[in-house]
Amino acid sequence: MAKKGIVLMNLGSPDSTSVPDVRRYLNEFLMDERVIDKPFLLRFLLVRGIISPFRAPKSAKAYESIWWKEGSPLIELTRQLRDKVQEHFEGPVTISMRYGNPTPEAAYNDLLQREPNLEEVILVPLYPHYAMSSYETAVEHMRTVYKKKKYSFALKVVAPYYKHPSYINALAQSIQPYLSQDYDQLLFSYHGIPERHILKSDPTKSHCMQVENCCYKASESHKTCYRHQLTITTELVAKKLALSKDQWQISYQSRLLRDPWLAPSTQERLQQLPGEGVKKLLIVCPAFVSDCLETLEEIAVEGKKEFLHSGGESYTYIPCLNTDKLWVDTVAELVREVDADQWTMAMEN
Ligand SMILES: C=CC1=C(C)c2cc3[nH]c(cc4nc(cc5[nH]c(cc1n2)c(C)c5CCC(=O)O)C(CCC(=O)O)=C4C)c(C)c3C=C
Ligand SMILES: [Fe+2]
Ligand SMILES: [Fe+2]
Repeated sequence: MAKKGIVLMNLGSPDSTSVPDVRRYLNEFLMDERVIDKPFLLRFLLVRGIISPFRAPKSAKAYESIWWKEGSPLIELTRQLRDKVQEHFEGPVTISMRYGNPTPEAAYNDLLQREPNLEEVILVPLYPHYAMSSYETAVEHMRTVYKKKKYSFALKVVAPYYKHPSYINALAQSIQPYLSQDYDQLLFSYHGIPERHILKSDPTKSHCMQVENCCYKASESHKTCYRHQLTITTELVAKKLALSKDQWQISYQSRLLRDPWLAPSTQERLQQLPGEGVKKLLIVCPAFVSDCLETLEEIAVEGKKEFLHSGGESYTYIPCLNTDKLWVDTVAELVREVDADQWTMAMEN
């Protein structure tokens, strides 16, 4: 058996809620060409001149409102997940963040320190769906550092698991208890992305958003299509929960800049739903496996205010999978299946 190490990779958070730390984090995040895909100079001027200076103080306040004594909820929940996944393996399990700390280099070093004869590293991106601004940039970042450092171990990557039966089961089971309360609809709110990113990620350049009902027609593009993948996740979960089509819908949260983004927007739907007779709402955010700023502040707090202010009567946020047992078992299963090649993305060394 190869001496194996595991890296769980999440998005990352600022080191603290201070404005300079949040500004540094936003600069690194938004200067990523897979997040703001504008030419370098334009991106630089936009991020350094407009977005970061105005957003950092606002975001710092938002982070302050959700911060834990251990630090960022996203990072602490990723650490807790690491500890639970470690119980399944003899080899070391560690974490890395795409932005901020711990970096990929720190993660590789941690694994090597704990297992100097490391032969294989399995990367688990903590994103069920493929998007160039989440899954792809995380994998490419780990891979760039891997190549630069010329490590002798192999690097294998768990593919997007949006339809993996164990993931679907874990997500459905996490929602199930909430369905016994009185509710009108379940809203699946996914992190939004610009429509342009869907087009860019389509290798055929002729399917996504070009063919009617593209997400439902077989295509090679589905391997890298965020909207297709989240649609499938939602439909599989709804089926597992025996929900009819009028009991759920999809929306997209967390927009930035004015480009056309995937629609409908969560914020707009929260304002409209009460007027359409949906007064009691359940809301879940399956693009995230760990609770974070975008769920704890934007959805659980601000979203609730918006919905109740618009005439809603009850609003229940369903937490992310975090350290749920079925989810921990799923992560362990995804890692084991990498060797069976079922959910592995081929990596050239
Ligand atoms: C599904 C995963 C994510 C995708 C896809 C994604 C795309 C994306 N995000 C921004 C801009 C921001 N996102 C921010 C926070 C944030 N985003 C994700 C995940 C995805 N982003 C997470 C998990 C978090 C929370 C991090 C935390 O510390 O808790 C932020 C920063 C916060 C803020 O200031 O509001 C920004 C900005 C873009 C532009 C984008 C796609 C193009
Ligand atoms: Fe984001
Ligand atoms: Fe598509």
